This record gives sequence, C-alpha cells and structure tokens, in this order.
Amino acid sequence: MSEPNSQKAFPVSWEQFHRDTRALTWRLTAGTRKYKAIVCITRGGLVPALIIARELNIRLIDTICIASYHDYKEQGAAQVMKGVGPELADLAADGGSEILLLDDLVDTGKTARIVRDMLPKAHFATVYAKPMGRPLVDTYVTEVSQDTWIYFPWDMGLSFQPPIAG
Ligand SMILES: O=P(O)(O)OC[C@H]1O[C@H](OP(=O)(O)OP(=O)(O)O)[C@H](O)[C@@H]1O
Ligand SMILES: O=c1[nH]c(=O)c2nc[nH]c2[nH]1
Ligand SMILES: [Mg+2]
Repeated sequence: MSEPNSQKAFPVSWEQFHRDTRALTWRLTAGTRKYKAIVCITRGGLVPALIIARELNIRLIDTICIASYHDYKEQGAAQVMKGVGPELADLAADGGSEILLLDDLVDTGKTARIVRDMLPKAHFATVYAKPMGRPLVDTYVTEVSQDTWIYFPWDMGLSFQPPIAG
C-alpha cells in the first residue's frame, strides 16, 4: 500500500525502532533454530539487520536488493536488482534453512512473496506487520491496521507541530 491511501499514522522513533527490533530478537531466540547468516531486504531491512546481527553475533550478512516502483495510487512492479551472493550459495542450496531473512515491515506481502520464493526455507522476520502480509511472516513484533502508514525514523526529521486545538 502506498502512503496517500493510508488514513492513520504510526510514527516510529529511532529509540522505539531499536527497542522493537530487540524485542524481535528475543522472540527469535525463544525458538531452537540457529542461523548462520542474515539476508536483509534493502533498504528498510538493513536497519534491523544491523541490530539483530549484533545481538545474535552473526557476521555473515547479505542483501536482496528490490526496487518497488510506486505510482500515486498503488505499488507498481517490483524488480530484483540483486539476489543472494555466491558466498551464501551453500546456505541457500537447501532453500535457506539456516538463513534469517529480515525486513522492516510487511504490508501487502508483495515483497515477502518474492523473497520467500527465493529462499523458501529461510525464517522470515519483520519488526512490523499489516494484516495482508502477516501470513507470510514467521515472526514479527507489532501489528498495525492495513490503513496505517508506518513512518520510519530514517524518513523523518524534526518539524513544527501545530497545536492540537488549532
Ligand atoms: O509488503 P509490501 O507491500 O511489499 O511492502 C513492504 C515493503 O515496502 C517497503 O520497502 P520499499 O519497497 O518502500 O523500499 P525501501 O525498503 O527501499 O524503502 C518495506 O521496507 C518493505 O520492504
Ligand atoms: O515507510 C513505509 N511505511 C509503510 O507503512 C509502508 N508500507 C509499504 N511500504 C512502506 N514504507
Ligand atoms: Mg523495503
């Protein structure tokens, strides 16, 4: 879903994102699965990848680079610009059972579907999830409604807020 159609705003600070991503890591460690590598979906997945790699002491990190083209009303075609690199070929060979796949959020599930097709056995985790994409995610922290736009700290800056009473 693209921003102009959304009615509710869910702004996230750096501190909150860090806290929520740590909470995601706790959830991931509750299971018995161990990961040898992280694959993050650029660009939004780069930030949770840093935080989770630090917490889980994972140093093998790769990207899947996807560009989505948005028009005014809805998300357009998505193009995979880069898949997993040759260094991860062995880990990807069985579908990625020892790979942790990360993104900042799942919305319509379009991006998730592409990466799940590429690594069907990887564990796919996001910090936030909207209902349409939620069934495609193995672990997430916070669900927001489909008509909510999540504002990430890297997209925002400090600005004047008009008084609520006008
Ligand atoms: O479930 P979907 O509807 O596919 O939406 C979720 C994707 O959209 C955002 O990325 P975006 O394509 O905006 O690119 P970015 O990560 O480079 O900001 C977000 O980071 C997810 O990757
Ligand atoms: O910053 C963003 N917030 C969102 O809610 C969203 N959904 C898809 N892509 C998104 N990007
Ligand atoms: Mg993204």
